[in-house]
Amino acid sequence: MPCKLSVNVNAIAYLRNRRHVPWPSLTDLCHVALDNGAVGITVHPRPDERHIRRTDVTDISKLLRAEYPGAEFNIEGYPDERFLTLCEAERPEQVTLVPDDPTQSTSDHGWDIAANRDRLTAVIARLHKSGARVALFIDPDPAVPALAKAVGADRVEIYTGPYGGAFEPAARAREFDRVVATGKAAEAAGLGLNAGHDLTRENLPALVKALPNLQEVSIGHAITADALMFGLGETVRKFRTAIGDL
Ligand SMILES: CC(=O)[C@@H](O)[C@H](O)COP(=O)(O)O
Ligand SMILES: NCC(=O)COP(=O)(O)O
Repeated sequence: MPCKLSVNVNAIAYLRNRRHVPWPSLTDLCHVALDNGAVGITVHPRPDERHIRRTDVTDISKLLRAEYPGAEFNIEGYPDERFLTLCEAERPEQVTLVPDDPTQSTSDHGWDIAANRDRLTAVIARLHKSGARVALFIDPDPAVPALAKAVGADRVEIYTGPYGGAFEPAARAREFDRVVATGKAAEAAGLGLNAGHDLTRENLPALVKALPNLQEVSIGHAITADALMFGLGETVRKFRTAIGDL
């Protein structure tokens, strides 16, 4: 199975929220992404609703159910009670749990699973009851997938920020090796594999080649940047080419 692309629309919501107007329309742009072969849509609602609003989650969920029954809705976030009840109401195919503090500007680390073992075990069991597949956002560290398996996760999403942000060749190679070793450890632990954060058309092909078990990448920032140049439809096709899905 080739790796699949989930389009994260956080950055589009940021742009819309600059004004009290409803454009750019998230649902219209979700249509464009899905019509151009994205496997699904990712949102990361944060407590301050700085980009994705709870109403966006409902609107996108309705769109997917009504018009794209095979598509995957992936909701990312910190599992507080509000987040969990939102997921239970919208029933996404996948929930990605991220250890964010509300004051963080963006996600910058994965779970300390040992320190959160009981809580993660309970939250994952609860989300499974609502029918969601659960992925844990983890640091690129090959010791972590076995811990994720032990708390009941179905997949891990490797945090690729350090790889995406490494431009000096030796640093890039070191971060690449950590991601690949972690992806292999996920396979050995019997877990599915996702990756995300600062992935681009430039840094994706090597990763996809080294990790044949990589099932999904969720990408927002670079897709939004490229969409300003090429339009969203063409950009989605370019990213699908970069991951070998087109
Ligand atoms: C979980 C993750 O990797 C993030 O990339 C996140 O979805 C991005 O969040 P922001 O769009 O708020 O920076
Ligand atoms: N899970 C990562 C994600 O959804 C998007 O991250 P980015 O491409 O905006 O850095």
